[in-house]
Amino acid sequence: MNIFVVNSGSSSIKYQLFRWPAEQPVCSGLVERIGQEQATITHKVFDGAGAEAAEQRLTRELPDHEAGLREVVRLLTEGEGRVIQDPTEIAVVGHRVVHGGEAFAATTLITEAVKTEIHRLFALAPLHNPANLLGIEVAERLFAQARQVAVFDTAFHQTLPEHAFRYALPESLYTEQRIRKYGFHGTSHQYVAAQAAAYLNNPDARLITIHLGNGCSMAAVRAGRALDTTMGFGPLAGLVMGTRSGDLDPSVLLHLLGPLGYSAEQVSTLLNKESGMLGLTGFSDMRDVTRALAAGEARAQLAYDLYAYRIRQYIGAYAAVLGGLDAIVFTAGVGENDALVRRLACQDMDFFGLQLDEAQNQRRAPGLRDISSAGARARILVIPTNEELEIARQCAQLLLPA
Ligand SMILES: Nc1ncnc2c1ncn2[C@@H]1O[C@H](COP(=O)(O)OP(=O)(O)O)[C@@H](O)[C@H]1O
Ligand SMILES: CC(=O)OP(=O)(O)O
Ligand SMILES: [Mg+2]
Repeated sequence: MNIFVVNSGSSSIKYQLFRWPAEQPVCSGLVERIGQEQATITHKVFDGAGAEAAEQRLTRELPDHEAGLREVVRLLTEGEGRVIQDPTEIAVVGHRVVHGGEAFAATTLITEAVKTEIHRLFALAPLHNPANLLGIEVAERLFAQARQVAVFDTAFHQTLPEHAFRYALPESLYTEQRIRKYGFHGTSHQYVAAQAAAYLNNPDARLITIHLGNGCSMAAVRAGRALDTTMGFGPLAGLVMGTRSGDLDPSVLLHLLGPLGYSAEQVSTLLNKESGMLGLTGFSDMRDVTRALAAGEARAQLAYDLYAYRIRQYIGAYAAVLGGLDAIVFTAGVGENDALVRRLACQDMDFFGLQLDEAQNQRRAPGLRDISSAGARARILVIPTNEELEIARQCAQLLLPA
């Protein structure tokens, strides 16, 4: 059976095709800059052992997601990167949906009612849910015979206890408006937490998972269940991100909206798109911040320090939430690749049993890496995330009898 996974973003589409039940990746790709003058597509095909066998890079004019996914279907079915004969060979399409609210604590077959609920949640995840729904609607047309499944970023965090997910606001704002902490990147936290528990050979492990991509979040996980997480009502809270502020005193918003005369939309743009590393340094991509740091720019140093300090604060908080610590796990683009972030985040943490082996930290290797000193009480792990594989697994769990 073929399971096709779609992660549809505001201007990009990530996709991956798996053969099931072998969990074999067949191809993957990324369509970027949809709606701009020239979109780019990177399409990779894997061999039977899962190693990359071929890569195509194309530029195309792709006005919208429909055009983008049509081009992906063409790449799947035609030319040198062809992996299937016909779209009807795809049995299941799994979609990443960022906000599932309280309605979805599990992976769900997509119906009209599910789409209505995803639409209702647009206001809570304006960067993500509209693109996710668009991806679903286009996939329904292009893979008309396939079953469409939604896997929600919020689902894994539905186990948070009420004292962790509630805000200290009047009760009616929760009961009537559903204002609470939801949490995001759940698919990634769940995937790396399971890998870490297997590595530690401890199903009850107390873990802090640290997802550092464009969006960044941490989760406290015990026995495979999320106990707390840094993102909140929307994906703005917590850590410093590429373009998002993370934690902020609400008085700042009041000051922007009042004396400084910002509109609500301007505040949204500021916090979602102009803050974080971009606001601090002028660069949202960590690799650019690294270059600025190497060139001796003081604001790049400050940005690194602030970024790592926020992570350290939450390591402390979550060690308390978990009542101890067996391992912390770094994952996603920055977490997997940026040794300096890991070093700064783990500095002077011996009292938690965290001791980094700097030689291991600098070493590059695929797969899970244990970068802690041999005798340390808690492990420091680097685990590549694979949200697409986790989405495919959850689709299979939902649809295939065990
Ligand atoms: N070698 C690297 N060193 C430092 N940062 C990196 C490296 N490679 C990727 N990144 C960072 O990872 C980020 C993207 O991470 P990723 O997990 O792909 O995010 P997303 O899925 O949110 O797009 C980039 O913005 C970049 O800053
Ligand atoms: C929820 C979220 O922040 O997702 P991303 O990191 O893909 O932007
Ligand atoms: Mg991501």
